[in-house]
Amino acid sequence: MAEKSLANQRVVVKVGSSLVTKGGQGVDMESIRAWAAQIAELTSQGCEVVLVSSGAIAEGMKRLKWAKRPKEIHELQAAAAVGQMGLVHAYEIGFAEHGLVCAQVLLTHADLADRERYLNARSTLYSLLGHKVVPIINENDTVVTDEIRFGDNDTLGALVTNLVEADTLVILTDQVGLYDSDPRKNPDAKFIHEETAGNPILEKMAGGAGSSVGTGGMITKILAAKRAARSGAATVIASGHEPNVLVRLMKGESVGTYLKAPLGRLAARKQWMADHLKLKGSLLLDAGAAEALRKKKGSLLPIGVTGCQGNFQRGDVVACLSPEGDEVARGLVNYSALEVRKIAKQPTSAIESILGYLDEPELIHRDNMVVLA
Ligand SMILES: Nc1ncnc2c1ncn2[C@@H]1O[C@H](COP(=O)(O)OP(=O)(O)O)[C@@H](O)[C@H]1O
Ligand SMILES: N[C@@H](CCC(=O)OP(=O)(O)O)C(=O)O
Repeated sequence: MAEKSLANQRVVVKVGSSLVTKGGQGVDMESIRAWAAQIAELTSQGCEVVLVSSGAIAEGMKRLKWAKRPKEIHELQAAAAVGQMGLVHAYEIGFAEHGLVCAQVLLTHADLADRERYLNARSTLYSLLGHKVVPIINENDTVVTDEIRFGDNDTLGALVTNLVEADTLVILTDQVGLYDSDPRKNPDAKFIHEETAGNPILEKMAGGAGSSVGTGGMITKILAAKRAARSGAATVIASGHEPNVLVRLMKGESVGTYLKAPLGRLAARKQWMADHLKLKGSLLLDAGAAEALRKKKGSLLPIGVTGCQGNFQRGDVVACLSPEGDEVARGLVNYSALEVRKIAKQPTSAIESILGYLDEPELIHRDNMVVLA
């Protein structure tokens, strides 16, 4: 099943608390070593991997010698701050054994809801991937509360999948995948091999967390798959204990539950832009730039832009108009209208001397653009 293989893909792998900490006993170095080995193999085969890891609270509780999970959010936040140290320490050791450098990235949903911070996070993650660094993401638990309450790292995994436009979200958990009811409660539960992400039937099958350490349960994974599908990504839910699970998925083996995305990436992105984003202005292109965008050649650079209309900010959606006034494309712009007026018609090399800084070399990156013509 070639389309299910992870080969050459950009993949977000999410690992849950009970896996990472052996059900709360503390960081499971053996599993971390195993995932690092598999991720090293994936990257050597051309995959780009982003890891979303839970486990900070569970590890923090162990370090603080707390037997019972506290109810107070600020205590959980304190535990997360302590435990995050243990997590990144373990990942650093595990990845270094395979010659890989990793990076800690702490994000909140609010970071990704703000268009400017969204673009900043995306640029950082792309830079890290470009340097063959494995980003290891967790919630910034010190400053958020709802995520701790709801165990929303599954959602964070999906948001990161949308952010980096990954092909696949792999959610590793303590079950071999999704059953038609919670297998801890129903020994006759039937295994679901494949379904379409977003099918409402899935939400009826999924229950809450099964262990005292995990928080979201299957329902947050099903909703994460639905969200990941919005950018055209498929989701696999599989066991993190399955030997060589990531490498086997890369080779196209059917492991766990496969939730396919109903729309391809480009169609999904077009729909998302059409549904969610309001035009805030327009860039006026010269004939050469309009032609290049129509032929889907690269990003839009300031040299091909003669001016702009509207009062947009970095991260807003703008239309790209040909000299005849036809909308050729639309996308997320990297500079404000004020800045565009200064750098229009200029080569990229001049941006820094004109503005005093360089946010991005292009006005709209190809990945943030939908060509309409
Ligand atoms: N339909 C279902 N299929 C499989 N597992 C389910 C289902 N409904 C609820 N669960 C529970 O979800 C748990 C996994 O979620 P969770 O405990 O939050 O783990 P994680 O820490 O990996 O996010 C399983 O151990 C299982 O008991
Ligand atoms: N940020 C929290 C994650 C909470 C969470 O979503 O946990 P899980 O349901 O195990 O993925 C932590 O690191 O403990």
